[in-house]
Amino acid sequence: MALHDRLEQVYANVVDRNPGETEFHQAVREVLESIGPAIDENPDYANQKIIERICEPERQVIFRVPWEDDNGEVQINRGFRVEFNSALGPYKGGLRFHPSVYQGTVKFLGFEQIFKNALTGLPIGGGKGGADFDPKGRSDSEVMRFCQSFMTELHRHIGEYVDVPAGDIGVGSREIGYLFGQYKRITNRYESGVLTGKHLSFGGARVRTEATGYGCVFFVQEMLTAKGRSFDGTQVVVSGSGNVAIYAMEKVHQLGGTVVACSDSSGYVYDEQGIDVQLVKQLKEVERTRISDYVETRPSAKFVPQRSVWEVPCHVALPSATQNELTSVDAANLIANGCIAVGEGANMPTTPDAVRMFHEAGVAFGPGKAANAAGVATSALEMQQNASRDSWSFDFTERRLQEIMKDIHARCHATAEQYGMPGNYVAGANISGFTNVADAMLRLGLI
Ligand SMILES: NC(=O)C1=CN([C@@H]2O[C@H](COP(=O)(O)OP(=O)(O)OC[C@H]3O[C@@H](n4cnc5c(N)ncnc54)[C@H](O)[C@@H]3O)[C@@H](O)[C@H]2O)C=CC1
Ligand SMILES: O=C(O)CCC(=O)C(=O)O
Repeated sequence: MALHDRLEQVYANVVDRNPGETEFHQAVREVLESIGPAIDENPDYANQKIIERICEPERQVIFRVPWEDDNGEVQINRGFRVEFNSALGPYKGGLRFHPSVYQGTVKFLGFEQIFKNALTGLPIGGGKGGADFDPKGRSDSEVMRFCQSFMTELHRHIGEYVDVPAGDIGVGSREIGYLFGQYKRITNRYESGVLTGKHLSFGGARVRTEATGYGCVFFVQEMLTAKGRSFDGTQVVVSGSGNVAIYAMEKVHQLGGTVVACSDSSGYVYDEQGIDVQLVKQLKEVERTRISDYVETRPSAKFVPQRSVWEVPCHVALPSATQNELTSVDAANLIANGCIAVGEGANMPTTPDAVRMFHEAGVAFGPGKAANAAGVATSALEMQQNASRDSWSFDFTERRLQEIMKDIHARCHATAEQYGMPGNYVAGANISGFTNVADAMLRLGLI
């Protein structure tokens, strides 16, 4: 069968076997559309059905999470962990707590994670998990009881050499603390390397909090350098105002750019003088409030409810909130407004149509599995520190992170060129990540 037909058949099977999981289908299609030239080059990938095997998770768990709210009422949520691929190392990937989470969410995120983790060059496999729990408006005690119940089941499936979860949307340092506390209590083991994103006081790594946002900006800096440009004097727009968005904004300002807008699910703030990142940290990390409150402290800024932040003109766009948040309409706006580079801080925030438009318009486009890989890479550095009972300085860790991001950029860039698609970081990232995992799978035999 011709290669194109075979890949179409693989995709049709994935859709058939995973009905309704549209984000997972989208993530698979994007990878299948890129890897043809690599499969052409190595017939063993097809003969050994590596592609079919990569699309099927090694293991998936779905579980009940019962907990009691502050009114004494019993609440029931659904928990998930998908252990997608362990060819390169223990499953590694975050946990998302958001009401929209279902099997298709964790499957798409886990699938992306396989290739992202491979791109880091570090020994980590791919996995992801979460729950349809909404932490918004919940007290600390409720979040703690939820995390304890979630871990009461999850602990059976994870371990330093098995599966190492971390944070994602709705899961930050507070949640990781409660999860680690319950793991330690149930297992009676101080197994630091079982979770990453821990607070510094109990085995966390410096720079993990900042890593994803900083790393995304380092990746875009490399793309700009390749175009003979820099962040100096650029106007930047960031979506979201959570962990990734906050530290992306901080690094842009350190590199001489100005972030003029950021958002949350209620709308966006525009601040001509540059977003006050300390204020966003206070609102989002401490007070856990809405971004609209920003204008109470900065009356010169403007809050625009329920509109897309991508209507704000910028040179660089950093989508850092959630999947499929940047559509073809947004891409048309950004291109018309002179955007030259897009770096995905979030996972799959750009729709396939929008990605195509950026490519056609010559906008440098850094896909999430490359541009936001610094989070998981720094998690792997946290695992290294835990294993050797060590603790590195901020500067040393940030330097390592920057080297990793430069290396990922160089590999994506070179791979795209090698396969005749210069400047196409999507193809570069997919081919490079895929071949790393596929080569390991071939050597491991039929497992
Ligand atoms: N935290 C990490 O280390 C990593 C996170 N990511 C990805 O980055 C993205 C953001 O994650 P975090 O910052 O960790 O989560 P977070 O929970 O700290 O922040 C999420 C932010 O996105 C906003 N948001 C959610 N839906 C939105 C919508 N429809 N429109 C506008 N804003 C919306 C929320 O209001 C919040 O400000 C996700 O796609 C996640 O998978 C990727 C790699 C690592
Ligand atoms: O640090 C980690 O293990 C998780 C990071 C993550 O979930 C991601 O890269 O999307």
